[in-house]
Parts: sequence; C-alpha cells; structure tokens
Amino acid sequence: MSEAVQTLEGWYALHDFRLMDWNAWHAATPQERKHAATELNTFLTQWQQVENDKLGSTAVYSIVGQKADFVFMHMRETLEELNELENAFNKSSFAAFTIPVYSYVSIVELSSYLAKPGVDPAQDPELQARLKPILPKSKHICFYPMNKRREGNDNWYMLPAEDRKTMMRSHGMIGRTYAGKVKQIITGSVGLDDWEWGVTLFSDDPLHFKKLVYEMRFDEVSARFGEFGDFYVGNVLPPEKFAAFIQI
Ligand code: VOV
Repeated sequence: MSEAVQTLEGWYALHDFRLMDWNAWHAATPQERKHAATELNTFLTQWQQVENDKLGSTAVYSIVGQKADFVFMHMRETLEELNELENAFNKSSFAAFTIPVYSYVSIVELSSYLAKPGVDPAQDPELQARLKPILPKSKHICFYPMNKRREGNDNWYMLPAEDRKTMMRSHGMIGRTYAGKVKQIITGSVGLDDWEWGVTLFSDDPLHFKKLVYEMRFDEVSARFGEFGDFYVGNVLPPEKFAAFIQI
C-alpha cells in the first residue's frame, strides 16, 4: 500500500448555487419583494458580521451562464454551523424566490507534500490564515470540483509518495507564477461530497483562470490524473449590486 499524504484541515465550506425564480419574483407584489429584499440584506449583514468577528467567511458572486444565477460560498468552523445557516436562509422569504441548483460540501485542506519539516502548524500564523481564510472579494470567482484518476497505470493513489511529491512540486511551481493574479482555495471533499476536491479560484481578471487552468493541463499531475466536473464562473456581488440584480 502506498503511503497516504498527511493533510491539515481548516474551516468547512459550503458552495450554495441558486437560480433566481424570476417568474415568482415578477408575480410577487412590490411589498413582498421589498420584504424579501430586506430579509436578504439581513442575512448579508449577519454573514459580514461573522466574517468581521473572524468566525467564518462568506463570498457572494453572480454566476454567468445558465448553471446558476449566484453562489454563496460560506466557510465556518463546523458542519453544524453551515447546516444552521443554510436552513435559516432557506426559511427566509427571499429564499422562496430562489431555486437551489447545486451545492458542494468540503473543508479547507492543505496537504503536506511541500510542508516545511519541523513546523508546528498550530503555531504557524501563515498556515492558520490559509486554513481559516477570509475569502477574497476579487472581481471574479471560478469553482469546479475535481478528482485524481484511479485507472490502470494512471492511479494516483497507487503511486509512491516520492513520485506524488515530485509532481505536486511541479504543480506548485506553475501555481506560484500566478502569485498576485490568482488566489486558490483548495477544499478536500473525500467522504464529504461527490468529488475529491473543490477548486475555488479568485482573480480580478477572468483570463487568468483560463491561462492558469490551461497551463496546468500540460503539467503531469493534471494531464495524467486530473478529472474535472462542471465549471462555474462569475462576478463579485456586493450588497448594492445584489439589490440592483433583483431590481425589476
Ligand atoms: C494560484 C495557483 C495555485 C497554486 C500556487 C497552487 C499550489 C499548490 C500547492 C503548493 C499544493 C500542495 C500543498 C497544498 O497546499 O496542499 C497544491 C495542492 C493542490 N492543488 Fe494547487 N495550486 C494552484 C492552483 C490549482 C489549480 C488551478 C488546481 C486545479 C487543477 C487543474 O489542473 O485545474 C489545483 C488543484 C490542487 C489540488 C487538488 C491539490 C491537492 C492535491 C493533493 O493530492 O493533495 N491547484 N496546490
């Protein structure tokens, strides 16, 4: 049996993708819409407060294309908190005008392939900040789930640890050339959701997503082992833009 890589885990993540039910929104009275919009704002304010208190983080983005209209990406200390917040939101009058279309449950994960030896993660502020990240409010988001292949000679999980480490080093080197352009948050989801990882990228230029993902396709770890789910891409949606988005 090849050796499992040690991982560090941080905050739990819920990506909650929704469509707007425009028919229901149009059919509602102005008072009903106003009430729903106020409730939405209450949630956005609450989530911002949790982030200010560093007890979690939330990012809100519109989604371009027909897969969804917007996504709430929440991070919290526990799975219970994520469940509570989604249930609370689902009971709101605003949620009644939305249609959930996709969700993803995972947890921030750092693997130890490139870990510095002798560092106690609990005492390393940089590691702690990566495990419990305040989500960037960059102009754009890109999310997709992925697996590492397990087929014939291309079985990631049968490779010696040293080979996996060499490939992850190459992966990291490519990633580093995008420092300052793309921020990645890798969340592990083995045992939590349908794929093995969620990849969430943030950037002020969506072209950086294309360049980075394309460049990685030629790198062995992605070329041989990467399997990808649906891609979701969108634009940051601060409260004032959300208000404009639901204005009819
Ligand atoms: C900004 C770009 C960027 C950078 C700097 C970066 C760096 C790194 C480092 C240093 C490490 C290893 C240590 C750790 O931190 O875990 C990783 C780990 C990982 N990555 Fe990555 N990655 C990036 C970006 C990046 C992208 C775009 C993808 C999607 C792949 C693609 O082809 O579409 C990805 C995937 C992953 C995954 C699934 C893992 C976990 C693999 C495992 O087997 O455990 N990643 N990644």
